[in-house]
Amino acid sequence: MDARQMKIKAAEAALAHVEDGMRLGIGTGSTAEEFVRLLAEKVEAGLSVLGVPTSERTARLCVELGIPLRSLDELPELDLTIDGADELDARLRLIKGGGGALLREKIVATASARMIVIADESKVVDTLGAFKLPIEVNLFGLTATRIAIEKAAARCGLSGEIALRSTGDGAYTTDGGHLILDASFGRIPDAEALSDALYRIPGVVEHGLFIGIASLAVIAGPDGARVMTP
Ligand SMILES: O=C[C@H](O)[C@H](O)[C@H](O)COP(=O)(O)O
Repeated sequence: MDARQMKIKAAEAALAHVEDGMRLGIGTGSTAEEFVRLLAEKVEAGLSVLGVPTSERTARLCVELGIPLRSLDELPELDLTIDGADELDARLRLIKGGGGALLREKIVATASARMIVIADESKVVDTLGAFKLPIEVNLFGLTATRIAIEKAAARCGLSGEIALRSTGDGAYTTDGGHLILDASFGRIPDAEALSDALYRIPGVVEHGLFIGIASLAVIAGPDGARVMTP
């Protein structure tokens, strides 16, 4: 089974949790897109759901495939969000935001009664942090915010390069019009402490540590899919 087939396997298993009439948060990224394609087939066959997309990119794919969408303001309470992750540990703490959608993803997942993570085995780690931590920041005071992040990380015993995400042509801008700093802190033994410290920095809009949000993960490996709970 190749990487794409594993993503499809995880998405298929998550689709079994989707029921008629649900208000669904729909994630972003290559794994979430496999879920969108499978969901669209169900919708075409008669399943009735309303989706709230976590990015413009996901919204475009849903529209293209005929999945009915609403804004989060129209549907502020959701039944279920299904989304990918860049890393997850045994307690279902996640790093997200590799695709830049972390802010909307966290808002949508938090507005949902349940969040199911779909991923392949390569995303499961003992300790979060091999993947660079995305931190969404306001453009104003970028350097001051970066310094504040360095100091906050140091208080948590962490250090490493903090790089402005670039498109090649310039700085990467999120759907919300913010920038992303990718922090190479390495292993993060106390994700809660780092999360709290980052939230105290005014220029930090959001960060990619999702703690206490996911309720279930469907992890696909070469031999099929398994379920993880916190
Ligand atoms: O911002 C992007 C999201 O957090 C994605 O869910 C995450 O990057 C995983 O993406 P993929 O399924 O493509 O590995």
